[in-house]
Amino acid sequence: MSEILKGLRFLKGHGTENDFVIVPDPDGLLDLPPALVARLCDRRAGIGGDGLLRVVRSAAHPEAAPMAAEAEWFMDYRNSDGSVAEMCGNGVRVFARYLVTAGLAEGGELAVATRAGVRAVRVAAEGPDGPGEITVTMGRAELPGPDGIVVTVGERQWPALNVSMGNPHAVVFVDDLAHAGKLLDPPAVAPAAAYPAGVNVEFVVDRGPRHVAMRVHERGSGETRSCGTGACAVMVAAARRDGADPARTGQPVTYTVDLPGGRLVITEQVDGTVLMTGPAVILAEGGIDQRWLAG
Ligand SMILES: N[C@@H](CCC[C@H](N)C(=O)O)C(=O)O
Repeated sequence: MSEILKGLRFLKGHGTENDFVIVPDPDGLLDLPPALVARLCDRRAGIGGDGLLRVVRSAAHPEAAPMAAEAEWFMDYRNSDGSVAEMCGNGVRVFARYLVTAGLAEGGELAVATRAGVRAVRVAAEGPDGPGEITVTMGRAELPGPDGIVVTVGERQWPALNVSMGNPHAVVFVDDLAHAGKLLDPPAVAPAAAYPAGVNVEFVVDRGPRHVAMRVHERGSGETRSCGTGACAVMVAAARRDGADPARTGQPVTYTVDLPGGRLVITEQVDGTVLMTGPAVILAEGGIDQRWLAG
């Protein structure tokens, strides 16, 4: 057996071009320190990805063991800089696609444990056009405030809404997505105390009735081509701005959210839970040379 095949096994997947290195580790035996995650996610010297999804049995992971009765599998999500995040919306769809593709779960309804709690996932059956879309119950959005959050890029400033989808978001409505600039650095967000653990920043424009487009700068990963939790945060921010609140009206509200990497459809239900629907693709599988891992 070659040195490469004796090394770490991985797969590559993406959801609306938010891409991930997937590392199956059912028994939780791997040590994945932040520096190794960052090397694996490096687009030139590694496999490349916006983040990494470690696939671990909930019972085998100390953070997930309390969820093991509800969800057999835990999504141990890391950003591309190696930092840990509570939740990843595109990641959970890709994670579910992996479970079904690998025969570790049936299609249809399944549950995935995340650091933000258990998420219910529905994997639609494959149709003539390929694999069906995946819908995730993302939990309730929280709008913890404070008022007066400001996002600055260059000479421009916008008021922002703090939305938590388990992970933190600052949502700003802009006239033109180009006004966010190149987003090579994290936008300045003030007051810093609103986000003690950092923040994902979404820039949003209107495309039509209940239809928006966005760009995102992700905490720990930089600008990405999509962010599922960000799209959910944007949907709720847009709904409140538009005077729509399902808990008040008794009517669910759906927005189409366009991202550079594709389209997500987000619904806020009457009980406040948010549903996210979109594609998920597994495109490659391979092994990593043990000598590279040791380097
Ligand atoms: N791309 C993800 C979000 C990943 C985590 C985020 N960068 C954070 O640190 O909170 C998504 O699709 O939700």
